Amino acid sequence: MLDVRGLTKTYATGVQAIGDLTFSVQRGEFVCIVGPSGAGKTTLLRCIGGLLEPSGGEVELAGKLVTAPPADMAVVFQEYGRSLFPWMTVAQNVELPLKEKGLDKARRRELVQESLEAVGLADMTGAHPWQLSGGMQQRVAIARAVAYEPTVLVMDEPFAAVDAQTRAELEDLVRGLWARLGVTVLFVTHDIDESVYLANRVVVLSGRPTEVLGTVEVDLPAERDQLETRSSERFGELRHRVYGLVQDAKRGVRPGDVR
Ligand SMILES: Nc1ncnc2c1ncn2[C@@H]1O[C@H](COP(=O)(O)OP(=O)(O)OP(=O)(O)O)[C@@H](O)[C@H]1O
Repeated sequence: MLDVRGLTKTYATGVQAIGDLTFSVQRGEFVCIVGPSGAGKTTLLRCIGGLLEPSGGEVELAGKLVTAPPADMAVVFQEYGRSLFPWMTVAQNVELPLKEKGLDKARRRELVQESLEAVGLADMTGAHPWQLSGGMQQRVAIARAVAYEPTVLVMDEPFAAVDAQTRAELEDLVRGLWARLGVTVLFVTHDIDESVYLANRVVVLSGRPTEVLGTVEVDLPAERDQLETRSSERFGELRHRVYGLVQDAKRGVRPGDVR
């Protein structure tokens, strides 16, 4: 579904953010990307989202080269406060990209209703974003992405700014939506536990210039539970492996180095 091949990105300032990055995401997979701060994760997502031109290599989505924001991709950013239009209601915010997509009014209404129900905000359609808590605003951003019916959902640290309880709820919400809709998810996070809890596969990035340092297959049961899953022995083992790789990345270990 998503192929990143030999991607490199050097900014005009001379900072080489992405070294030589290659990985694929299969249709319907839930892949988490973790890596040290400043590794180039946001740069990578901008290249994948067609918002930034790579210096070398390519990104392919469903067999098509990405050169501009792809129509079948939706992105949810960390900063929900800045991603919603304050003068529009919740329903209008969710509806906006559907208008851009050219859907008729009846279908737009249906999708807005369904997606807001799915995130538990069906009774907030007429509210404005500033009347909602941070977690609720992020739910609106998720509803907007889901209503768009993307084939790939890209999320850049979407829960970094919400409290722990809300974060756990949103994690379950996103996993539930993924399971139900069969969408392909690429999710960037700083949080090692979150990456193991959510993903089928965790890709650990090296420090700058970023390359793939290692991949951990998450063979936990599909049905996950905040208490049961996180306290299972296997969760602990997987967490340990991802943690080890992230520590290596921080110490400057490169993909070719022997651990
Ligand atoms: N527009 C830009 N111009 C020049 N350098 C940039 C630009 N954007 C990012 N960088 C640099 O590229 C490197 C990678 O930044 P990026 O934001 O992609 O990392 P990140 O892994 O997302 O970081 P974090 O985990 O802290 O959010 C950093 O050294 C950053 O300073």
